[in-house]
Amino acid sequence: MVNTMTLTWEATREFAVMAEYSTYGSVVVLQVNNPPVNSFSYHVRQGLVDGLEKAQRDPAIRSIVIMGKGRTFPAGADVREFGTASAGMMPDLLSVLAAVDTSPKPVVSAIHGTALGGGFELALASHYRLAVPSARVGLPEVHLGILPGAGGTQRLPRVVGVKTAIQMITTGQHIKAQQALSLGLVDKIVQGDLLKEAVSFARSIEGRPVEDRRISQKTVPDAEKVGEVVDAARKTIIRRARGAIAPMTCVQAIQASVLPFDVGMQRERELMAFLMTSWQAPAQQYAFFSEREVRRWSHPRDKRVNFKTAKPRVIKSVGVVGAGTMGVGITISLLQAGLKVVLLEVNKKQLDRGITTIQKTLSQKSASQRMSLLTTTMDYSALSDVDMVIEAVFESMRLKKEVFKKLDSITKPQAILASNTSGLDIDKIAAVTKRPDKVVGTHFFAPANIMRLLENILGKHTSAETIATAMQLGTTIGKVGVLVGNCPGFVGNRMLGPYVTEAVFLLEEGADPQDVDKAIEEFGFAMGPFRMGDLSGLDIGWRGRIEKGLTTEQGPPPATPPLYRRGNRYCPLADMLCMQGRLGQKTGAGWYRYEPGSRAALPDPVVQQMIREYRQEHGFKKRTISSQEIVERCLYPLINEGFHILDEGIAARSMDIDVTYLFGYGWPRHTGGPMYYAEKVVGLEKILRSLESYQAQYPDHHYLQPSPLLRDMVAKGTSLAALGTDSKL
Ligand SMILES: CCC/C=C/C(=O)SCCNC(=O)CCNC(=O)[C@H](O)C(C)(C)COP(=O)([O-])OP(=O)([O-])OC[C@H]1O[C@@H](n2cnc3c(N)ncnc32)[C@H](O)[C@@H]1OP(=O)([O-])[O-]
Repeated sequence: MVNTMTLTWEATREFAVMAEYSTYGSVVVLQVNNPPVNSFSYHVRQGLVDGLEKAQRDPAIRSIVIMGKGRTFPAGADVREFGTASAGMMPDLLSVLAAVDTSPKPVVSAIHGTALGGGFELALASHYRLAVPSARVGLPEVHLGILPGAGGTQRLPRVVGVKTAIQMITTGQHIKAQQALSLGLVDKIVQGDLLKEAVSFARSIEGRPVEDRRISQKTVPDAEKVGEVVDAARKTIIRRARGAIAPMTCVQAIQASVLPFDVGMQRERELMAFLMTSWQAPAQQYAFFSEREVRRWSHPRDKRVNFKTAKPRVIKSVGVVGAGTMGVGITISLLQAGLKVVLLEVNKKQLDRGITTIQKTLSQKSASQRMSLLTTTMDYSALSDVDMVIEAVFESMRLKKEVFKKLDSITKPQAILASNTSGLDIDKIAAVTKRPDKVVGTHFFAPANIMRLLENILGKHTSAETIATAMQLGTTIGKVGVLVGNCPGFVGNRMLGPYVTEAVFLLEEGADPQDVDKAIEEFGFAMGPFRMGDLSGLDIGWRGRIEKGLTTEQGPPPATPPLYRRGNRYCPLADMLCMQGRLGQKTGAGWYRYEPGSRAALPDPVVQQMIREYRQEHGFKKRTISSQEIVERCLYPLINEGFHILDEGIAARSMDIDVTYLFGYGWPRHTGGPMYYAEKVVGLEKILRSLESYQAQYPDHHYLQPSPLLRDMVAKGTSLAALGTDSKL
């Protein structure tokens, strides 16, 4: 415990302010006051310990209530403190919780908002727990690459059993008050004023012994089945974790809960230290803060394009053009957020299909209310009064231009016109309108009602107000919005180009699609490039290549060398599949084959034969390619493209790229994102040297040519954070 004699008056006052002490007769209420989420920074911990000691000393006090001021009960440790000197300053969270657990006077935690991580661990160390109906509790530390290290892995199983504890801790799920009550995690749900109710409850239990209320003194209800439960959980958890070490380490700590409490706590401490010092914990914490930091956007193009000064327009109604997969997903997202939507589709059959999907997807409970916000139409004039339109038609510049011309003439002059393009030039689209300042790219990811990323594209003339509106709309509909500049493929798909290209080159050299997918999935992606291609439809890329003149529906353009296009190495294997009608899952065959009604990708001898013949025809000698080479050859060119993107100012910060990949492309979160991984896990110098070495072997693979920015950063020892603007990380 800290020596209070050494404290200055200022510091003492601060402790008191962060854990306010008030008395209500025989009850002391300690209110944590550390906005925004009342996390346990050093001053809060000290304030709580001081408050508890003061309450113990006062004979007039017979019970103690702990609660949060403002919006929530403490939402956990202060993650920004991790790795800093204050994190290690005593009292640590464990001593705060020990003081609560061993208090001879009953301690009641009164929960509102979200009691998470250390916050929920504090509640579990208390003798009683009350919650308002809207409260949620949980131990989400696994998402930060750590475990609930303040006794959570020991106390939770003593209440709910090992099986449920594993489920809750390894998924980090938040559970609602009612479910917490039925699991025995909360003693009572209180309606009305929480402070009043908590004080009255505390009075009602005064004088009762606290010994049998201490969770630490209980035994785990399903202790005799622990081996069985852990074995059953192990397989699923390892598969789901895809390389993240925290989930299985959480299980190991929970397993120790069947031992005496102190022994289990010791095991929890050791495993926590292991995770805290791993490279994955900082990567996941970076991912957590980056997700929030991208809300503070700006762009080097124009200093007015900045979250601090740009004000969004109010959007109450949105038109969506196109009831295909994307248009329908976007409509669902908008309706779920309570916005009015006018969905336009010129094809009646497609419109009916879209309406059915929307009805099916909206949850039963709110479906009719949400559906009442939807108007469907085949007539453009129905869009005359909406505040914004999101066009989601087929990815063709000619078609998009036609649609934008119509929209420009029909919608009110102040309406914002957004294109859900995955890579077309937003300036060319804007140029057909008389309001290029109100044209913006809003690139959603399929399925649009589920995927969290929204890549917002700033065109040459897009105004700060328009971009602020697109970013705000993203927040309203629960997306993680990232602001990027205009270039072919923007950030996400532009970086995907080198990745997919290099993956196909690996087939020429000897790998099978399943070898490449396996290596990438072992790295942590949910799906390798070939399974992903089959899922999204191989025709999307093929149409794009045809539009760019790289291939034709019949094969290479006339007078083109088979393995080169516009002077660059080119592999036509994907085009060859499309020409055979193998477009992926939707046609039952692509890089893999699929049994009717199944999504399981089965290696296909037909594809293997096609690749073998191709190698023979073009004189490629098959060799064995290691998983390491596959990962490096696919991911380093993708990362390299990220450096080009930063160099050109297409992304303002490396974290914008990381967030794009984490939320739109399934990049494994425990590695922090491509740019973080490059710098903090692999090291920029190593990335550069590997690219150089691969480039020496494959001089005509132009994506392997290291970016000048990467070279420069390695030469000067510059860090990625130093390139960013407005970054707190
Ligand atoms: C031995 C130790 C064992 C214990 C370990 C732990 O407890 S580990 C912790 C276990 N707990 C968790 O993992 C809970 C993590 N937090 C959450 O899940 C959510 O923040 C929320 C549900 C509490 C509120 O959601 P919401 O959408 O209403 O709000 P929002 O998400 O936008 O956040 C508002 C602001 O607060 C910031 N901030 C938030 N939490 C922390 C923190 N712990 N720390 C520091 N800062 C934090 C956040 O960055 C943002 O700052 P900005 O950008 O405005 O400068």
